[in-house]
Amino acid sequence: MALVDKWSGLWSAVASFIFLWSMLQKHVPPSLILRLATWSNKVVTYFNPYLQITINEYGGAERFRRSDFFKNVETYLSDACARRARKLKAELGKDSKKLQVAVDDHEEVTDTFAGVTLWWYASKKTQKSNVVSWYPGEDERRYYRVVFHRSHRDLVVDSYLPYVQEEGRAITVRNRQRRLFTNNAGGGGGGYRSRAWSHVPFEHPATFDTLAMDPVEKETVIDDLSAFMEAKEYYAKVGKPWKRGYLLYGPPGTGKSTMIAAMANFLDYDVYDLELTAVKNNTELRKLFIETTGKSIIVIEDIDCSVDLTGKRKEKKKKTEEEDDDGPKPPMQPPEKDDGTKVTLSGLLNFIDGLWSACGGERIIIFTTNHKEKLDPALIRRGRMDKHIEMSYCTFQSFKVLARNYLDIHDDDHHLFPEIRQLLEETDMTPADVAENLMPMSKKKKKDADACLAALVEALKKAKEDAAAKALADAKAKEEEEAKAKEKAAAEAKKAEEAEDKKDDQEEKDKTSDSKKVTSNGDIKVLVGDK
Ligand SMILES: Nc1ncnc2c1ncn2[C@@H]1O[C@H](COP(=O)(O)OP(=O)(O)OP(=O)(O)O)[C@@H](O)[C@H]1O
Ligand SMILES: [Mg+2]
Repeated sequence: MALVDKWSGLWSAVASFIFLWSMLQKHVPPSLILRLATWSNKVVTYFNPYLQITINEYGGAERFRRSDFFKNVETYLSDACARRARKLKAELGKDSKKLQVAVDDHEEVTDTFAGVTLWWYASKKTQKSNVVSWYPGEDERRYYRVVFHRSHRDLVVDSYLPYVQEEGRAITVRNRQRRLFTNNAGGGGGGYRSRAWSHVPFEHPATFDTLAMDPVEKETVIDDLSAFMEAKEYYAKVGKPWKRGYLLYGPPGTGKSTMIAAMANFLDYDVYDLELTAVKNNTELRKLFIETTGKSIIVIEDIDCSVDLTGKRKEKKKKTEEEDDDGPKPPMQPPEKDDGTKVTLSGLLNFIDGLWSACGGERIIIFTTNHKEKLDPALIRRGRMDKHIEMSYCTFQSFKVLARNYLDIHDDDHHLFPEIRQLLEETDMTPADVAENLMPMSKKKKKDADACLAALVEALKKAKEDAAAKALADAKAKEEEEAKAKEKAAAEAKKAEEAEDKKDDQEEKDKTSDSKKVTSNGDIKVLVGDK
């Protein structure tokens, strides 16, 4: 690096001069030589108008972990300045989708910020350690050094370095491989370094383009998500934690899970799939929430099957004989009491609210259910679940999206479309079932498309017939039930009448027997009234 070389060259020239001079003047005492060297250093520093800041790879609070600042500087320089460097190195990052090209050691790159030029320099120093390392290069500590004019000190410290940090972080997020997390049974408790979540790469292909739903509703969801993403300042201004809750409800196979994947792909967020039945208690739940990171979607699927509305967890384990319906039952728990062994509804509510208040960074939480009506209103009230989205049976609009995805049909004038529209209006079929019928079985697309649509028409007709037959059977069953109920009511009424008659007869008999008293001499005396 030109500047550093220039000043360090000058310093070493002065130092060499003093050294030579002291060698020549052997009688000069060492203390004086040391003092002269210090002075010369001070003189050089005084006249040197440049300052430098070093960012070490290891150090700071966590000595055995690579510094986040170092990683962000590295990423920033790779992205912003590497093109100007002549010596580069390429490596495949651990969680990265693409090759990372970084500035090589001992290479200088320049950067400009607010019209000011800065020089970056990458290098490494070797640790002097008595411990023999097992890993090659482990005793080498790399660092980045930025050199700038001292008049720009405040600009660099207060604005430039925070900017580098932010940019580096943003680039890392853009380049990272997104992940799908699932909670480990037992909260990963136990061994040291055990994690509450384990993860795999998130590679679901669903997008809003491929999601079949009402186009207006879809647009509303996309707008809502975009507004949320850009609303950092707004949330801060109104004093609300930067979070949003969605409730997705509808019958099985209508695309709730697909919608979550589309949302994650749209937002570029990680997904935390929380299996509530594997969580032991409220404390473990809190730990799980705290270990989630920003820019993430936390999903609890089938929320109605996970938490009882009384606040009690549904038992997953098999009931024993004694616990069966006819057998003795365990004493009832007070609904909202946290006895430390269960996740309760109030625990869930508290930790959701607590999480939002405590953790920074945007987060989305999504509940899915097949039965919205079964959920406690407290769980889905606005503020917790801000937006309720119904995923419905396949409409003609949704079908067109599926036809485009599966069969590459982009126009609406296929001769089977009117019939399909009519049938979809008359019968309920989930997008999952429609999609199943649209899977082409060969590569001859055109011919297959016709065959698939014809198969769909048949399936819809069958579904319609089945539904009609079911409705008929239901109606018949209802009629029979009503007739039975009527019969039962009539029989009960008859029974009651007979009982009434019997009672009257008995009363009559009693009256007659009361009015006849046998006298002491054997005569029967008839008594009228009380007298
Ligand atoms: N709206 C949709 N758009 C596109 N594909 C869909 C849609 N709904 C369902 N599918 C297809 O059907 C499959 C099952 O759908 P998905 O798992 O999203 O349903 P779900 O509503 O989550 O069901 P469940 O309530 O049983 O969890 C998906 O893999 C997808 O291929
Ligand atoms: Mg699902």
